[in-house]
Amino acid sequence: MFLQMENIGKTFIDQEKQSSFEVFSDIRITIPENQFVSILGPSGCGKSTLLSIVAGLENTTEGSISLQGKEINKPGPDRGMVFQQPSLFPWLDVRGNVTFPLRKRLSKQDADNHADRFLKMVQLSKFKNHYIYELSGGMQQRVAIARALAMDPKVLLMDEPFGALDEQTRHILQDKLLDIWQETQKTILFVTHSIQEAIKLSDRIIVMGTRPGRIISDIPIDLQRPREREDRNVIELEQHIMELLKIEINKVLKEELSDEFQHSS
Ligand SMILES: Nc1ncnc2c1ncn2[C@@H]1O[C@H](COP(=O)(O)OP(=O)(O)OP(=O)(O)O)[C@@H](O)[C@H]1O
Repeated sequence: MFLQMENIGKTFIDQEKQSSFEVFSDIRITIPENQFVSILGPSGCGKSTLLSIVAGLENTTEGSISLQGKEINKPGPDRGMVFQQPSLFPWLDVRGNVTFPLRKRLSKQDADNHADRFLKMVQLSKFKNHYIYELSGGMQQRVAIARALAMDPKVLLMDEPFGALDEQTRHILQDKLLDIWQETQKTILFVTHSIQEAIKLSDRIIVMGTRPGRIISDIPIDLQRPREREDRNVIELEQHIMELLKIEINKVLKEELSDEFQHSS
């Protein structure tokens, strides 16, 4: 299998407090090449941690993870990451941000040409000489996507990439991302809090539960794209996922409220 997570577990250890916290255990996911997979789950279930493990930014404490049979234990150019905050360099212009990671392996001319191809893909050609502060949030996120794509990763890891954007921009970027995905044939692992976003974009939705973090459902989405919110199948799917998540979110709220009660009494 292309991307394989075998019985992954993650426990954070706090040396100072001599305590440990198990985020999740026994996560098994196999993802074929070119699949668009979204991960949904209540806050704290470990979605970002899981993505960081695939990125190689965090290690697993149990199990193993491999891409095309090669074990992942550090970051690599075969995986590109896009975060909620685009984390761009303010002292570089748009093109400079995209070429930055390419500088080591390409001449300036080649890096510029390469960057221009991806800036065209995210429709920012006209802005290549602009500085980051001159761009809207949606445009900045498009720069971050172009930068990740320019590395030609096999897998694109996206952690709530549109979470900080207004709804209109979010819809436009979702459509753009689908176009890019179809054009580049990347495998995408996409973390979101939005059920609608996950349904609109994905081939498959993995729903995680919490305390402890685990997979509670793995749902293939066979509906034709574009998917309209008003479509009966979309509405039914949305309700089904909402029910699954409601149980988990209520569990978290109950625990948090009882903690609060114990601390205040
Ligand atoms: N470096 C760390 N050290 C200790 N605990 C951590 C660390 N990183 C994350 N955690 C804890 O692990 C749990 C999972 O965090 P994570 O950010 O992966 O969840 P999430 O599902 O992405 O949440 P959200 O939807 O709110 O972004 C949380 O309880 C968090 O506090």
